[in-house]
Amino acid sequence: MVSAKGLEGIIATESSISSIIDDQLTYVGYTIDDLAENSSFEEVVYLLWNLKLPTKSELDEFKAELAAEMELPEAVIEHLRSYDLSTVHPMAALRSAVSILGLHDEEADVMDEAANKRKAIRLQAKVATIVTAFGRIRKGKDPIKPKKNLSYAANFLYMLNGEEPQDTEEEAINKALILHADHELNASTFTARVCVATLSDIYSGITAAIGALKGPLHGGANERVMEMLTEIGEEENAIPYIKEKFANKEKIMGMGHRVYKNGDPRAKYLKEMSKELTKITGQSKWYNMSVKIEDFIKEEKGLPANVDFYSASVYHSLGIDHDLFTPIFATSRMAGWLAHILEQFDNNRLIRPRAEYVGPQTQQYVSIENR
Ligand SMILES: CC(=O)SCCNC(=O)CCNC(=O)[C@H](O)C(C)(C)COP(=O)(O)OP(=O)(O)OC[C@H]1O[C@@H](n2cnc3c(N)ncnc32)[C@H](O)[C@@H]1OP(=O)(O)O
Ligand SMILES: O=C([O-])CC(=O)C(=O)O
Repeated sequence: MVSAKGLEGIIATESSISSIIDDQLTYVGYTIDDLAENSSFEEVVYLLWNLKLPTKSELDEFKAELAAEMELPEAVIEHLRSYDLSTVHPMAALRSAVSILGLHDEEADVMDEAANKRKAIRLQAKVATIVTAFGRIRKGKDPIKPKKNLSYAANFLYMLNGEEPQDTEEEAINKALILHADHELNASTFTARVCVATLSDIYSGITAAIGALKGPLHGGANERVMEMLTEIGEEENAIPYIKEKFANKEKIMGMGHRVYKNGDPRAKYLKEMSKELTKITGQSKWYNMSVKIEDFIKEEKGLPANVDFYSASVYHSLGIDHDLFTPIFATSRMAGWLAHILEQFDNNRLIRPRAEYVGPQTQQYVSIENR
């Protein structure tokens, strides 16, 4: 038996959704560069689920389907209100809310392809509403209903802040959503596939995936990056701070990647946005500090910044609460999780690897009185 810690380098499935080849990321063969520069998040979701770009009328219809499903059942809002709002992390709230959403979907356990696509639309539409509703409720504000004429990105900011975003803000969120939408067999997507490969339902697969994304070695890193930048405080403290982390053998959040060893192709876009947005807000120090850290770690350890590194200062510049950074990632990655779940159902086989047993051999059972 072959054993690879963390399943590094193991090909666990075939997929037609996204690929990472020679540090280039593509969605269905379209480079992330083309998509980030030219596309909309809704178009990318359509692409990931249908493996083709939509025509104008297909895209309009898809947008209308999403817009029609954005509102939440009252029971989910009531549930969000029932948490201990001072301690619950928004990723935990999202994980629970998605699970509750399944209880209010009559088709939750209907497994045919058409029903699964309808559930995918509901989940993608409602995730933005859950994240923003929770973001408001915990501040004592009422959730805001989405507007049908706004894009997905604009609606996200509108439902969060109660006012329609500026073009630069909408563009930044749209691009961030595109860049995070799918990433081959990352840990949360793998989790989703493992879950539904038992022929469990989509809500279970997504709930499991949210749990996996929450961890700081995966999507949870973006919040930790901002925590680190805040702790550093000023540019001149950055290098001494990182040196101390190295001395204590601590990892630097937002740095390193299991697959990309020469650089994450998504990071440059977030870096550009961070430069632009921090300048607009008069807080270039977050960008400058991030560049210092990135350069130092590249030099010292050969580790590149990953997608989570510059997204922290981007979201901070947009005035978003730091613990909502990972829920934004989840809002985007919902598209990839759902694409992979649909693909898994399409050609399913139970996912069940083996473990190499390294425990004690041939022990004699001793009765409890004699132990
Ligand atoms: C969207 C995403 O999920 S992107 C990743 C987000 N996660 C983070 O940013 C957390 C910080 N980064 C990390 O923990 C890692 O780089 C991971 C989890 C992303 C990838 O990890 P792996 O491929 O398992 O690499 P692993 O953790 O084994 O590290 C290999 C070596 O590089 C070092 N290393 C890797 N990342 C870092 C880091 N961020 N800071 C310091 N050292 C690091 C490890 O300490 C290890 O060194 P060693 O061989 O001397 O023990
Ligand atoms: O692929 C990974 O391991 C992590 C990652 O970058 C992502 O999920 O976007």
